[in-house]
Amino acid sequence: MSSCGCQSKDASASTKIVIETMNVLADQIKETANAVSENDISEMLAILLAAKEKGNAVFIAGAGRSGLMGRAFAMRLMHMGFNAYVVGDTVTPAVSSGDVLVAISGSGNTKSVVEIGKKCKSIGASVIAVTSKDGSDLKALPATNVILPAKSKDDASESTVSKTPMGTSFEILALVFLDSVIMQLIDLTGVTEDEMKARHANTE
Ligand SMILES: O=C([C@H](O)CO)[C@H](O)[C@H](O)COP(=O)(O)O
Repeated sequence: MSSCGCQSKDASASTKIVIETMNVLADQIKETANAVSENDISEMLAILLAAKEKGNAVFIAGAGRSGLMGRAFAMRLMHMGFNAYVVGDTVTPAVSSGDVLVAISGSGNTKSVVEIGKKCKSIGASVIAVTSKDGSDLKALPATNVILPAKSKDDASESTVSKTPMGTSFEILALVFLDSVIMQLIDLTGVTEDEMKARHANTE
């Protein structure tokens, strides 16, 4: 132990562990990618494409790190010309019937996200739930469910610290999955990178 109470490891061992961990994460992404249902993905793509065509809004909800991954997705949707909003932002408008909610929650049981899902459903919006849990509250909503079978914060163990604490595995997978959806939407709509770049904030 060092004076800070941390376990000391030599610099080169630590460096190797960081590289190994990146490989562990890359392997997890590959394994999960092959386990995601093609039907669910195809339904999600169809709902999003229909929203763009009809000019319906796409709202993104998620708490904490799952919400951050959702923000990255919302930004790319906006670059593509979708009316995309993040639930809870000051300038986010009202949800209307026909709009779409993409709810992201690894545990599927985060109360705020489940309540937003219920509210959007009661308004007549379509709900797409991106979660890791097959029997969660979010999954119980009448929604299109995309299950990313990865460790979420509810799978955290009291006795062990895994390489991916709490919901890290799910959150990274959610980002890779959502960016992969964007890449396919780009392909299907033919939007160009120049068009996307023109919509990017010019006040940064
Ligand atoms: O921020 C998070 C936490 O650090 C777990 O890794 C989660 O993303 C947040 O708590 C929301 O959880 P889920 O709804 O289960 O994704």
